[in-house]
Amino acid sequence: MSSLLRLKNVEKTYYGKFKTHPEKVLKGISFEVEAGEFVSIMGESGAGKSTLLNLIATLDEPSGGTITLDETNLNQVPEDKRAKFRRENLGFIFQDFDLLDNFNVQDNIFLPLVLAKSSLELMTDRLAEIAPRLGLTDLLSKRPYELSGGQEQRVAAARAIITQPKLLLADEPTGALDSKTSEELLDLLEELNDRGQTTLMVTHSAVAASHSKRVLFIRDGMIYHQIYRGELNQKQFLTRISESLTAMLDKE
Ligand SMILES: Nc1ncnc2c1ncn2[C@@H]1O[C@H](COP(=O)(O)OP(=O)(O)OP(=O)(O)O)[C@@H](O)[C@H]1O
Repeated sequence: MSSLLRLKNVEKTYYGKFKTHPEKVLKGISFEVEAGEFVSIMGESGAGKSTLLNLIATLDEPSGGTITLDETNLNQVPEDKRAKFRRENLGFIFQDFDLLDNFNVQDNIFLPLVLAKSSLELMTDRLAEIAPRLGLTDLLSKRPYELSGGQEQRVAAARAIITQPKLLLADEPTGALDSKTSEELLDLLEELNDRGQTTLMVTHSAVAASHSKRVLFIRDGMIYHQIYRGELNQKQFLTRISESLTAMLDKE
């Protein structure tokens, strides 16, 4: 079986404003994600996590190596087709929910399908399926500014999955949430994954990562270590992740 996402020797060098101080941020990252996995990427601030996610999101191009999503080499998606490629293949959840205050919840969730010129029937069918699961049924006519942070993040999650993306990308999705609301969102991500949603999440939080099935640790632009959850429950996996983080930081 071939992997959904494949990174091979991915490198990224930033050249800065005057191109005098090249900084190699990613130094040959290789890993694969199978369909149905829920993988977290952890590492210290500046380790290159967001850089890596941006490359997978086709928001930036690697300086070397290849990234393949479901047999498509991302380097070969022309720039003017990337927005369409993202819409058709990827879902995004970020720390700041990025909802449009002029639209109600329903229209915010519909947005990616409107951009994809989907029929109203398809949009309402998909919404009817996900709104109850995300606890949004009673909120559909509200505006984002009338919602709590947790509700906003659930709307953002609904908007991310309504296109049925091959890969859901989450960048610090709990960063702006209190701990109870974070737990709810992480439970939701786990539930989406249980239903088959392949998910890749960048996070600083060991608690957030403990809801995934595998954690990749990045250090100095390389994959330093990885651990699988296996049969561990979430609390046990949290302990494993914390131990791995401590071991990684002790080697400074
Ligand atoms: N557009 C850019 N131009 C130049 N340098 C950049 C750019 N984006 C990131 N960097 C540099 O690349 C390195 C890695 O940044 P990146 O944001 O990927 O790290 P990170 O692991 O996501 O950090 P954090 O956890 O703090 O978000 C940093 O040294 C940063 O200054």
